[in-house]
Amino acid sequence: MTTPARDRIRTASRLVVKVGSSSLTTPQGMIDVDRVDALVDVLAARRKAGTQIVLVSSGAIAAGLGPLGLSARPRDLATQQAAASVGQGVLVARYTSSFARYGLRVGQVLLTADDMMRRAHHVNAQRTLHRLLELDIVPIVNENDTVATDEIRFGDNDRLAALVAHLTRADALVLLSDVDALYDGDPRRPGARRLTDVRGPEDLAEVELGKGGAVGTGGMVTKVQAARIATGAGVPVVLTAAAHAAQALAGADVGTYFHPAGRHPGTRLLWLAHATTGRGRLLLDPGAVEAVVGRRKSLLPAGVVGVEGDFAAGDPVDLCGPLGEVVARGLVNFDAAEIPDLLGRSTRELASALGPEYERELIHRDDIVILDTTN
Ligand SMILES: Nc1ncnc2c1ncn2[C@@H]1O[C@H](COP(=O)(O)OP(=O)(O)O)[C@@H](O)[C@H]1O
Ligand SMILES: N[C@@H](CCC(=O)OP(=O)(O)O)C(=O)O
Repeated sequence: MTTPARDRIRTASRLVVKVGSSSLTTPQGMIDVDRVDALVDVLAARRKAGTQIVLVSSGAIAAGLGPLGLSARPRDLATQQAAASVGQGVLVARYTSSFARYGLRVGQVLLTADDMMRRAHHVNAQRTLHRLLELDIVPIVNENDTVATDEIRFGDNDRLAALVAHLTRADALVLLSDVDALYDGDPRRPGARRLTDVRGPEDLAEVELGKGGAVGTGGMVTKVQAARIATGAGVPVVLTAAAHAAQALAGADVGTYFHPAGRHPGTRLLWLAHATTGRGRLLLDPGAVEAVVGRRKSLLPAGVVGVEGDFAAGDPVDLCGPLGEVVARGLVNFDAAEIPDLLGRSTRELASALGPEYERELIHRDDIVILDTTN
């Protein structure tokens, strides 16, 4: 049975489907061929019915364990990256032959959080994904694990999938895991209750979000964060087990449905808010907070009283109020080392003292996203 809300999934013309490591690999660190094929059966059928599909697939690290003779997911980043390097090739080879059973081609797209934040790269990724879809290819997206560093890593693919859903203007996001729904607590606990619908944060107030399994990373925390990002951008989300993919895509009452809430904010700013962490901090006086947050103005040097961190022009930095609270994030126009000389001075004064290239804002208002600090 479908519900009117879930009809948005049944009728979607573009879907982003994310599948977690635990649904693709065996405990021995090998690709589970049968489960990959079963997922591809469902996606190919939907593709053949005319829906464009973007697959965000985890599993590179998990699939690299067996070939590298590792018995468990490594803790250190370098070995994780080595495992991802081996496993990603194996994974995509498997998808290539699995989709080929249906005459469908796949294209590998590896993204980093850092790349995606920079406008030129971000626009480029968007263009590539759209072109792949126009060419009737199924893009298979993963984080570019081999180059991501700890600070800029998503780590899990849940939030990456939400941002890809937004970037590609998908009609819905489907998160497939090894658990059939979001429960109000650990699903192995007797009496744990399935949430069928989440309409807003109030529905999650009593829910205990636990850790993931041995190979997954984010657990339910990152899935709920992903759902928040997507629904806040107007994209509905269904979370269920990979084994229920067919029913979920058909709009059946499986898993947990997160109802869309917001409107589409500017794509790049969504990345800035959710895909990045500040490389440094600018401390604003109360007038600057009011101008930036209240009146959505650019940040000028005159309203900044301090600078922390070592960042370069173009990096994301956190904008902090007088109590140190982060109120916004923006892409800064100057290197950290240049800023102390600019603080508290008007742009006109700076232009006459230092030259016309200094007559510009510290951060342009189009490059600022206000952060919701209420939750
Ligand atoms: N409240 C909850 N509801 C459902 N599952 C939960 C909850 N808390 C923790 N989990 C666990 O989260 C796991 C899924 O997360 P994870 O292992 O990161 O999956 P994936 O690899 O699919 O991303 C499930 O196996 C489940 O045991
Ligand atoms: N990019 C990583 C994702 C890591 C991961 O475990 O993610 P997930 O299974 O979605 O929690 C990989 O491919 O191994």
